[in-house]
Amino acid sequence: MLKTVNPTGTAAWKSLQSHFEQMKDVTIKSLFDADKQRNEKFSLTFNDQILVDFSKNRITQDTLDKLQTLAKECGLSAAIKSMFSGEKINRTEDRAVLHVALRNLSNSPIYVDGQNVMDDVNAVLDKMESFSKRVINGEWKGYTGKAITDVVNIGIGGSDLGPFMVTEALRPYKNHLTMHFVSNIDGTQMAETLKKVNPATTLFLVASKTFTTQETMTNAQSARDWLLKAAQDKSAVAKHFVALSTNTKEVAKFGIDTANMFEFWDWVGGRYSLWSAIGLSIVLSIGFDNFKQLLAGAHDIDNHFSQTPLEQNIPVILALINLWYNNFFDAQTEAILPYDQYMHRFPAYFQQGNMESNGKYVDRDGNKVDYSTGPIIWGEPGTNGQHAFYQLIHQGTKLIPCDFIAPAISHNPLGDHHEKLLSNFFAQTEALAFGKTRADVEKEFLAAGKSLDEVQEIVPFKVFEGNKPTNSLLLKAITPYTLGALIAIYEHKIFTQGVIWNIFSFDQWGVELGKQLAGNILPELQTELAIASHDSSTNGLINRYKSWR
Ligand SMILES: O=P(O)(O)OC[C@H]1O[C@H](O)[C@H](O)[C@@H](O)[C@@H]1O
Repeated sequence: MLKTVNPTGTAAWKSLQSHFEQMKDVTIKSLFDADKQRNEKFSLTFNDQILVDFSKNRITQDTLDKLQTLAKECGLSAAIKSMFSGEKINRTEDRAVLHVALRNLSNSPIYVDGQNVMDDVNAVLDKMESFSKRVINGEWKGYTGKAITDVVNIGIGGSDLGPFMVTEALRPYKNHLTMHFVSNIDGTQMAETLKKVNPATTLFLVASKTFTTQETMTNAQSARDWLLKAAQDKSAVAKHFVALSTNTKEVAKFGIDTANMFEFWDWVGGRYSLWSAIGLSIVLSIGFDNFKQLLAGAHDIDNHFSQTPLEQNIPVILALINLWYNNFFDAQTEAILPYDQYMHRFPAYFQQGNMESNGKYVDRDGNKVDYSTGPIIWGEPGTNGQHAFYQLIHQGTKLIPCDFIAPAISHNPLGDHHEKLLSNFFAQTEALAFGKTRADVEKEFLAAGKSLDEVQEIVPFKVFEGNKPTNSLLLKAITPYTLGALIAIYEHKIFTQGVIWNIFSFDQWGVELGKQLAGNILPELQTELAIASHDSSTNGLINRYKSWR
């Protein structure tokens, strides 16, 4: 079981507090000036595929040593063992946390309640492989006898964001099937998707761990009505609907043949489920062999995370560095900035991954914490972000640690686009770290033939303080293998931070209240009566809606 340690009560935390007093005004520039080998000392390479450069941070070796001591005092190594060995570390739901089993390609046994879960994992992988082959090669027919051309994944949260992010990121590997993703309860998304597809050649994947999620069940129902309107025959459902779920009973109740169900288990968290049957849309899009490569990349990171000393451990180091900013510099947010258009949903994916996991103010003893926990995650692909919000990162009043991610090799070597893209990738972290001094600005004006008197007023606006921390993650290329590894790095980073913050990273009680209240309000919207059961704001909004609709 995870031991509970209040991180702020540890000796390491106190030592970090006094260390912070020494570090808070130290500049990244001075750290580089003082040590010509800084880059070698503060970077790690995974499998000759991913370079993680964390040298442009406001840290010294002493900072890392102290952070690693904190991780040790908080029981990180034991917690890693607990997760990997199938202990029920998700205590508030009484569940094991075993996304690592889903990609355990070494097939070593992992037990939950005395049962080796690898048997079930492998059986579902086999089923995904044979089913996807039949759909891709056209053997699987729709109700008119035609092959499938379009796949619509109906799911939300973890049953949407992961598969959507990965199929987009790995588009260069995709086959002829056209993928669609419908998540929102807003009928617009389903209506617009149905305009693009033909009922005779469309396969719907109803992706829901619980199979009770309102959005998904409503969307699935509408899709089924649409199909039946065209097919006029109930037996068409079996040819066009499959379910990805843990809930056999609800799948059967919905009318999907459980032979067409791809199972996963309660020890797979929704936001960690793309490696499970929830990944069927990925398999259909890029083929099973590529999916296996995705699993292989994640599995190799799992081995790295569970076997490498903390000092060389990539997810742990990234976790500790951001914890340093979060808890000592009071940074509120972290930006994830992929310099790769295919990776455009990566920040949104880890918005859920991180914020649903570590956005918690109750510790593992049930007490309210008095320190900051999970950060706000946001980001957009480069260079779009540069022309939108980088102003604030460079010259705003908030400290925003950023992760810059880019592939060395582009899938689309179009002219000099990639050199230009990467020149921005390298330039931004350089600019953020080292800035531009008043002297630099003045020198530029002088070189342009201006007198300093003439430009005095404008100079302060052109100065960049710098000292803005970044990590650079340079991948050789975005492949199924490296993407799998990259996702797993971020997953384990989140886990590491949750252990240190003494919170439960694998439940999500914070999403329940809104659902419950929406359940109360829905019947109120289905009458014409004026509503008076809420506060005056909520009543006012509901009643205005009713008068306008
Ligand atoms: O897969 P489902 O059971 O439909 O759940 C879909 C999503 O909804 C829930 O409210 C949770 O916030 C998410 O963690 C989950 O991924």
